[in-house]
This record gives sequence, structure tokens and C-alpha cells, in this order.
Amino acid sequence: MFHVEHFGEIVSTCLAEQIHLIGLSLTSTQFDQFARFADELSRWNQKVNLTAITEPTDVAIKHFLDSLFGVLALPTGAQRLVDVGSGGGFPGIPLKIMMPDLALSIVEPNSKKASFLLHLVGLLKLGQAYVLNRKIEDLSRQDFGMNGPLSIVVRGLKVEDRVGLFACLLNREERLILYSTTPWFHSLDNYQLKLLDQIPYQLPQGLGDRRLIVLKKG
Ligand SMILES: C[S@@+](CC[C@H](N)C(=O)[O-])C[C@H]1O[C@@H](n2cnc3c(N)ncnc32)[C@H](O)[C@@H]1O
Repeated sequence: MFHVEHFGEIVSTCLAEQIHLIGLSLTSTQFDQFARFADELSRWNQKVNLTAITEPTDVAIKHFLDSLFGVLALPTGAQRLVDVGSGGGFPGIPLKIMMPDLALSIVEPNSKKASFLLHLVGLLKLGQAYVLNRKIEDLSRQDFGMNGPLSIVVRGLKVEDRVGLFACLLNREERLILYSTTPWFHSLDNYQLKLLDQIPYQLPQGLGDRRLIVLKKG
């Protein structure tokens, strides 16, 4: 077991070694934010069930790097992001650290997880980041603020039964981006959504095949 003081440092060093895979680079401030995020995740995870992923290399790759792959699916000039079912902050917080100008709404109905997310937003001094301690079913577009086109990201929450709900939250040309391990094979006939792209990628060190499923409101 790693001493908690070094946890974040190890995670951010590992992230630094792999970030080139997405064609991105990070500033020292951003690395510091990832290190602090990892430390808090590890610390809070001892009392709140935030994640089953606890080894530093796994946190760096399966949580942080995987979340950051989402930039490949975001539209150019994305302004507003909604992360639905964020849990320990994935993928919304890593994307926000990467793109500080993005306005982020984090939807998480579990109160303890929402407390963690709120704490994290303050600790990392993330501006324009809002935690909504609600279920997505109980929210409307107005809850995400009014300005700029919206993208919704979802990782680890079943969406197949909720496609209509997501379609209602989006305006024309806006995107629903799903982090998945399997191809999308569900019919979209009854919704104003179409499959825009499926972007496959591999996590390094043989940690798995993933894909981003990009749906667009027609
Ligand atoms: C498997 S976790 C995934 C967490 C995170 N996105 C990740 O990839 O590590 C699913 C999360 O969705 C949240 N959730 C469950 N039902 C939800 C709903 N109806 N609306 C929004 N979030 C929900 C749960 O509380 C949980 O934190």
C-alpha cells in the first residue's frame, strides 16, 4: 500500500508518461490538480465508496487518462459540459481540469459522492463547475445554465433505457458522448438522435479496449 502523501504524485507522474497518447500536454498547474484530485479520491475512498480502482497506475490510466480521451469526441469550441452519474468525478473533472474554460455541470444523486465532488470543486478552485445532487430524470435543460451549446458525457451509467430523456435535454447539433467497452447497436429510430461516430481507443499497458460513442441531435 502506498503512503497517501505520495499517492497523487505517483498518479500524476504516470499520467505525464501517457498523456501524449491523446496528443495533449498539461501544465504544471494541471498536473498539480490531478495529483490533488488523486490524493482526495484515495482519502475519501476510505469512507465513501467512490471507486473500486485504487492502485495509482490504474487511477492514472483507467480514470484520468480514460476520461481525457473524451476530448476526441467533443465538438470544436465546446463551451458547456454535463457529466451525468459522475461518481468520483469521471469523466467531468479531468475534462474540466484539461479545459478550464468549459462550464461544467456534474449530476450525481448520491449525496456522499456529491459532497466529495463539491469538496473537490472548491479544493481545485474550478470556476464555473456546479454539482447537482439530483437524478438526471429530475432535471431540465435550464438546470445547466443558459449560455452556449451543450455536450453531455456519460461513463458507467446505463443509457439505453434513457435515450429519450437525453434527446430531450439536447438542442439540434448537440452531442451525447458515451464512454463504452462495446459498440452501439441500439435503435435510435424513435429519437431525434443519430450515431455520428464511434471512436475506438486502447488504454496503455494492456488495460483495455474502449470506445467513445458519439450521438448527435438531428
Ligand atoms: C458506475 S457509477 C459511474 C461513475 C463514474 N461516471 C465513473 O465512470 O467512474 C454510476 C453513477 O451514476 C449515478 N447514478 C445512478 N442513477 C443515476 C441517475 N438516475 N441520474 C444520474 N446519476 C445516476 C450513481 O450514483 C453512480 O455514482
